[in-house]
Amino acid sequence: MPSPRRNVEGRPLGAAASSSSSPGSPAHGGGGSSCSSRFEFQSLLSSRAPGADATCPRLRASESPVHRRGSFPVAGAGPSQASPPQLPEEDRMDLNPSFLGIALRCLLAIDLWLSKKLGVCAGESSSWGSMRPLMKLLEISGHGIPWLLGTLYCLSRSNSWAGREVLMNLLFALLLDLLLVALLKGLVRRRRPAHNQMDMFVTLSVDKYSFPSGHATRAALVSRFILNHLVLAIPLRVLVVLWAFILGLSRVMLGRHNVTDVAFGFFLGYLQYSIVDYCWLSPQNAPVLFVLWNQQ
Ligand SMILES: CC(C)=CCC/C(C)=C/COP(=O)(O)O
Repeated sequence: MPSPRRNVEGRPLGAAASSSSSPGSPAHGGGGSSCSSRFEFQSLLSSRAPGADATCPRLRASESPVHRRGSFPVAGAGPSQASPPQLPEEDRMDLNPSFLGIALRCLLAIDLWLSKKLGVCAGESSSWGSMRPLMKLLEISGHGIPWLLGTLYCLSRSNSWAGREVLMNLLFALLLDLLLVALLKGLVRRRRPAHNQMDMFVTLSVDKYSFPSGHATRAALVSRFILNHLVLAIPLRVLVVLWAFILGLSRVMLGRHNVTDVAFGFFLGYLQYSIVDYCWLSPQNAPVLFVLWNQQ
């Protein structure tokens, strides 16, 4: 009597096997819990082929290896005769976790864990709650409004062309920063950490989102700008860098952001300065701006 055809796991194939292949049956991978845990594992770790079904896709009869381009030894091959099973390419892909996916999930898990640990000033009752007023003062020092108003005020008082040129570019940098951060926040829509209290001074509607940190972008942008365009003694230069770093850290300590929001914010702010430097506005390439301002 011919032995029944078997699948890669040595289980019988055909009508009898498929009729018993309800979710949870052995034909689905040795029991419901094994099947569902495998599915959860796969959905966690792998990006599956488009169109794949959400129910133990690799073991469905219509997709079983015997139905694919001769990828599996078939007729009369009992378990004893079968050569070691060769999984078709697609199935191997299915079992193969995406390492980028795993790396990202690990990074996110570490990010959330670390951000929660560092959020020591998130509330008055937090372990460093008494430092909260100081952190909020730092928050104001990196807020968009004082920087915009301060730049406009200095621009109105400046009576040298060189000063006006630098301030005009600082204004351009601050506006570019606001625009890019708002765009990214609106696109990514990452919620602020659960332990954050939304008690910030003047916010835009996108500021309910946390990625990237607007304070971190501004801190990196402004400090790079100052270091490149103001002649400062070394201690003051160190102070500028320290301010940017502490401002970024304070965002996580206040519970406003996760660490990755701030890290990416620093990176973006650094990049924004390069854009501003590249598009540097001067009376030569943007005469209209300078003439208009002079007429004010
Ligand atoms: C209203 C204006 C002109 C700027 C808003 C500045 C602001 C509140 C940014 C949010 O910063 P985080 O993303 O670091 O929380």
